[in-house]
Amino acid sequence: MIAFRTVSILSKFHRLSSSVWSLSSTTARYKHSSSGNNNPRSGRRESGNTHHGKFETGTNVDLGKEKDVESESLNILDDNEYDTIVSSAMHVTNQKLLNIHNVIVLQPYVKWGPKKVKDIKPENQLAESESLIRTLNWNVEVSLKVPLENMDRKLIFGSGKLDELREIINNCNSSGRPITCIFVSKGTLKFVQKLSLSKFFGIPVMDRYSVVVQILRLHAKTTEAKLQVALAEIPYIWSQLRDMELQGSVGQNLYLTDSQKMMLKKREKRIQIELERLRTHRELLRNKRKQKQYPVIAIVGYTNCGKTSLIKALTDEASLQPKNQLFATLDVTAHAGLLPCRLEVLYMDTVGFMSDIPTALIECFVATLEDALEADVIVHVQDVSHDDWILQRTHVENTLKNLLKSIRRNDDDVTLDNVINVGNKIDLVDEKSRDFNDLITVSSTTLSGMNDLMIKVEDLLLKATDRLKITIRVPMGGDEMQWLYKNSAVTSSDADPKDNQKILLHVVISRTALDQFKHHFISGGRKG
Ligand SMILES: Nc1nc2c(ncn2[C@@H]2O[C@H](COP(=O)(O)OP(=O)(O)OP(=O)(O)O)[C@@H](O)[C@H]2O)c(=O)[nH]1
Ligand SMILES: [Mg+2]
Repeated sequence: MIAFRTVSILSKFHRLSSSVWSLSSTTARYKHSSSGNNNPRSGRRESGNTHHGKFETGTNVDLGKEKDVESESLNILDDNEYDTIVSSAMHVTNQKLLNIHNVIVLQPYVKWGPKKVKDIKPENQLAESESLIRTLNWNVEVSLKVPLENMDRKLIFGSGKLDELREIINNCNSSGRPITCIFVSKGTLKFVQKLSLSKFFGIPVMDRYSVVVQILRLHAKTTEAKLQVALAEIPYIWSQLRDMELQGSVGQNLYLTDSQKMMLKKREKRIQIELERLRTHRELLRNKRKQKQYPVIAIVGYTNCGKTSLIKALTDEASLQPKNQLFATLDVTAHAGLLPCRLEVLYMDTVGFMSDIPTALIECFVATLEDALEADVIVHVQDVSHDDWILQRTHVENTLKNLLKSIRRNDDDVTLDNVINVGNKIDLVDEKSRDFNDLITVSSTTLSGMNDLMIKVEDLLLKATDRLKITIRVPMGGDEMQWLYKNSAVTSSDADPKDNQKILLHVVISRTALDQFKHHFISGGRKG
C-alpha cells in the first residue's frame, strides 16, 4: 500500500444541476472529428490515414456493449440502505442539487510542540480549504485558522476557543445568515470528535475527507470514477465505526447491524471486482494505443495548477473547459495534438494532487495515474504564481515516486524519467520575479512560452521513443513512398527541385523502422 498524503484524480465539473450518478459513457471513447480544423497545434486536421480526436480511458474497448457494461457496473451503487449509512457517517449525498450550506471553515494547525509539521503555511491551507467549500457552491461565512498543540482532544479545541466559536456562530445566526455546517479542515476526524462538536454547536461537522468525497461525487462522470469514489467512502465508514465501538458509543447515530456490516463488505468486494474488470479493459485500450504507436505525453500536477488549460492551449481543443475549482478533472482523458514536426501525439489529462488527503482516499485513484506513468514524456505543471508552489511541486514529485515504487514493487529510490517541469500562470507573476531556473515558464491563458514548450516536448519525446526526424528522397508514387506512409509518420512533403520524378518526404521514424527501410530499399536515395 502506498504511504503518502496526496491525491490526484477525474474530469470536467458538472454544474450542480447535472446528475451525480447519471449514466455516462465510459467506454473507450474515441471521437473522430470531422471538422476541417487545420490549426497546426490541433490533432483535428483532416488528412490521410491517421486518426484524430479524443480518447477517454478508464474503460472498455467493446464499443457495441458499452451501455450494458456501464449500467451493470453502476447497478452496484444503487442501494438505499447504503445511502443512509454513508449519509450518517460523512454527511454526503447523491442529490443532484446540493442543499446550499453556510459554512464556518476552521483550519486547525499545530503551532508548537513535537507534533508541529513543516508543511504548507496555515493561511494557504485555509485558502485551499475555502476553495474546497466554494467548489461545492457553498458559502464560506467565516474562516479561521486555529493554532493547537495537538489534534487529539475530544472537542479538538480548548474551552476558550470553543466559547469564541460559539459566539461567532450565534452572531451569524442572529444576523440572518445562520451557519449550517462546520468544516474542520483536517484529513479525518474521529467519529467521537465529530459527534461531540456537532452536539456542542448543534450543526453537522465535516472533515476534509468527507468534503472531498462530496466534491468527487459531483465531479465523477465516468463509471470508473464513480466506482472509485464509492470505494473511497467505505474505509472511512469502517474507521468511523471502529472509533465509535472503541468509545463504547453503540446506539449513537452510526450503528450497523451484522447484516449491514455484511452488506458493506459485499459492496466493497463487488466494487473492487468491477474496477478490476474496467481496468483490464483500460489495459487493452492502452495496448491498442501502443499498437497504433501514438506517443503519449502525460500532464500531471497539483490541483488547479492549469493542467487542463495547458492541454487546451497545446491542442486547441474547444471542448476542454478549465474550471477554477478543485478536482475539476477526475478522469484520465487523452487529447490529440500535433508537435511542431507534425507528429501526432496524445496529451493525457490527469487528476490533480492535493496535500492532506488521507491515504485511503488516494489509493482509490492512484490507479488512474498508472497510465500517466507509462507515458513517453511527463509534463509536470506547476502554478508558479502560487505562494506554495515549491511545496506543491515536492508533494507531486514524492507522490509520483511512491506510486512508481508501488507499481514496480521496488523499495529503492526511484527517479522520474522524461519529466519536463513547466511553470504555468507566468502572466500572474511580477516581471522582476520571473526567473525559475529549470522550469519552462508559460501562460496557458496568454499562450506565452508555448512554442518553447512544444520544442522541448518534441525533443524529449523523440529521444524517449528513439525516433528520428529526417527527410528522405524517394521516387514519386513508388513502393518506398507507400512503405514510409505505412511505417512512419510522414509530416510533410516537398517536390524535389532537382528531379521531378522524386519527392522529399519529411518523416518522423523510429530507428528500427529506418533500419528496415534501409534493408528493403538499400538503393533508395536518402538525405538526413
Ligand atoms: N491567469 C492564468 N490563469 C490560468 C492559467 N492556466 C490556468 N489558469 C486558470 O486556473 C484555473 C484552473 O485551471 P485548470 O486548467 O482547470 O486546472 P487543473 O490543473 O486542470 O485543475 P484540476 O483538474 O481541478 O486539478 C482556471 O480558472 C484557469 O482559467 C494561466 O496560465 N494564467
Ligand atoms: Mg483539470
